[in-house]
Parts: sequence; structure tokens; C-alpha cells
Amino acid sequence: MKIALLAGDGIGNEIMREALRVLDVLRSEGLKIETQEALVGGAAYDAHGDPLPDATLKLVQQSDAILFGAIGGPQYDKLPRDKRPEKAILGLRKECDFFANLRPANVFPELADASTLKPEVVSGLDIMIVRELVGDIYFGQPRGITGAAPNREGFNTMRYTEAQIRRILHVGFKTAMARGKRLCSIDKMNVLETTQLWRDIAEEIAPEYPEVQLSHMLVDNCAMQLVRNPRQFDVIVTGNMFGDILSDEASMLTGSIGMLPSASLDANGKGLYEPIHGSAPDIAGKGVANPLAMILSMAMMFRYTFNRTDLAARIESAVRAALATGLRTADIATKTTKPCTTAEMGTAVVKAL
Ligand SMILES: NC(=O)C1=CN([C@@H]2O[C@H](COP(=O)(O)OP(=O)(O)OC[C@H]3O[C@@H](n4cnc5c(N)ncnc54)[C@H](O)[C@@H]3O)[C@@H](O)[C@H]2O)C=CC1
Ligand SMILES: CC(C)CC(=O)C(=O)O
Ligand SMILES: [Mg+2]
Repeated sequence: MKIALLAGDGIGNEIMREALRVLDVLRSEGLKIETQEALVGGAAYDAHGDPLPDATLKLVQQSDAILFGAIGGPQYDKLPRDKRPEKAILGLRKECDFFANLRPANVFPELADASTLKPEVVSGLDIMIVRELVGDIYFGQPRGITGAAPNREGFNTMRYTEAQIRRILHVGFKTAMARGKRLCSIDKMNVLETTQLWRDIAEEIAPEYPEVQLSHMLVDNCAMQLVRNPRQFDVIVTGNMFGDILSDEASMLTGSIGMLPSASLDANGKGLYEPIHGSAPDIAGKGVANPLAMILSMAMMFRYTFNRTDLAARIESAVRAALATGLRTADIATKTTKPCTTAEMGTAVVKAL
């Protein structure tokens, strides 16, 4: 097992440190894992003038899996777009064709009181969001800002090829087959052509999966249904931008964005594993970030790239055991609990493991 470690910026380093302590426990039991660190994002720009240096990309290409912290920060927001930290994560996804992004929103029983919704609405929640990750308006050309003030114009292009839509829908159907056999495809076909095509193809593919109950929902309604009655969903499949937004929303059902891990997979099971959140500049450097999304992303790595569901399940159980002790970082703390630090949460997971 060869893993690239890209901690990135902001809280990326703080949460990666705790994930590596968990990895060290497994190593001490004899698990053979080769790890190598590399700079990415703002840290790489500061050191080399490039958010995704060739050496980092090469390491990623030679690794079986990537553990990724987070990138970004306000100090980089005025740089040309190809120098910004975000270029690194978008570039990695595109270069490695990590097109299938799995974002599970589960409410752990130990955390049902931390959700923004009442426990009776969220308890037992178990949604898998399947997000397409290398197409859509984030990558479509042309794009730009033209003209001069006060007549400037900004434009982006929302594009999807049939092949891109087909392969992610197949991931959605297969994911549903392995779970509750209900797939809700999210689009905006009443307004957008890419998503009309999306819906047409979903209907075409559906007969290949007769056991899966396919439904469609417009994205604005989905945003509302997620907070009205989230347990109606089993698997959600959607495009890059809608999936980005809906998964941040879904994270709050679980208690915090600091709880949501993700896997970004290519067609062969190689993957990049990262929390769905960003670099959290408002809390970076304070040692208070929740490391659980990062640790749970490592669990996903063992499940999806290394077929070690045993290790994935052990890490997930250790996270639940840590939460069961009552320990809470500030983002999931209740009024009566004193928030713990990032390191204290990491220690609790290590002890439980
Ligand atoms: N894949 C990546 O590396 C991503 C990077 N970003 C970048 O991150 C930077 C900050 O973006 P924001 O919009 O502020 O989103 P963010 O996800 O970094 O933070 C949003 C809010 O959630 C909180 N939060 C996030 N992770 C947390 C954790 N583990 N524990 C406790 N609280 C946590 C933050 O403190 C903040 O209040 C931007 O430069 C953005 O481009 C954003 C999303 C994904
Ligand atoms: C940093 C962005 C490019 C991506 C993002 O917000 C995400 O993938 O969740
Ligand atoms: Mg996002």
C-alpha cells in the first residue's frame, strides 16, 4: 500500500496529524504502508510558485491512494486562477480522472443531539451522495471575465458529455444496488440543457437495473427536502456543482461539516480521500478543528482502494467509541459539554482503536 500524504493548508495539517496517529496504530500491528508527503495548494505555491508542482503530481500518480487534507485561504484569493490553491485539487481530480465522488452522510447515534435538526427527524440517517467530479460548470470552457467596468461580463460554461453522465449514473445505480435500492437523481431539467440530458440518460439506463427504484428531483426541491425529511433519501446522484452544495448542506444533518468524509475514485479503484470541508481559515492554527472527517476519510480509503473493510470498520467503530465518551470538538459540542481540542479527539480515537 503506497499512500501520498497531501496535508495542504489551514486546518489540513492539524487534521492530517491526527489521521496519521491512527495509521501509526495500524502500523504498530504490522500493517505494511508506505507513506510519502508532498506540498499542495497554498503551501506549494508559497514554496515553489505552483499549487500543484510536478513532483506532487508525480507522487500522486505513483501512489495507490492519496490522503488529502484541505487547501485554500483568503491570502490566495486574488492570485491568477492557475496559481490559486483550488487549482491543485481541481487539477488532481482531472489529471487522475477521479470522477466518482462518494460523500456519505450518516448520523451516528452518539451524535444525534448535535444535528441542526431534531433527533426524531435525523436519527438513523444514512444517505450516500454520489457526485460527478470532473465535469460540469467547474471545468467547462469557455470561461472568463471580459470587457471594462462598468460593462464587464463574467461567464462560465456548464457542459457534460454523454459518456461523463453515463459513467457516474452507473456508479449511482451500482451504489443503490449495494444499499437500499433507491436512487434519486438530482437535476434542474426545467431550466438547464446539461441536466435535461442527464435525466434522459438516467431513464435510458434504468432498465439495466430493474431492482433499483429510480426517482428524479429538481435541485431546489432537494435542498428543501434534505432539511424537511432527509430520511426519504437512500442514494443521491448528481452533477459536480449541485453535489458540492447539497453535500455541505447534508453534512449539517450529521452534526457538522467536520464529520463528513469522502472518496474520489477513478475507474480502477484508485482514490483520493479527503474531508468534504475546506481549510477553515477562521479556526486554522487554533487546534480546535474536528479531525473525524479526515479520520473517516482514511477509513474509506481502506474500504474502497485496499478492500480492507475490516480496518475501515475498526476505524469507524473507534470514532463512534470516542464520541460515546462524550468528547466533542467545538463544532459538535452541546451547550453542556466543554469543547475538546483536535489532538484530544485524535487521542480518544487512538485509544479506542
Ligand atoms: N477540497 C478542499 O480542499 C476544499 C477547499 N476549500 C477552500 O477552503 C477555503 C475556506 O472555505 P470556506 O468556504 O470557509 O469553507 P470551509 O469548509 O473551510 O469552512 C466552512 C465553515 O466550517 C467550519 N469547518 C470546516 N471544517 C471544519 C472542521 N473540521 N472542524 C470544525 N469546523 C470546521 C469552518 O470553521 C467554517 O466556519 C477556501 O479557500 C475554499 O476554496 C473549500 C472546500 C473544499
Ligand atoms: C475547493 C473546491 C474546488 C471544491 C469543493 O468545494 C469541494 O469539492 O467540496
Ligand atoms: Mg465543497
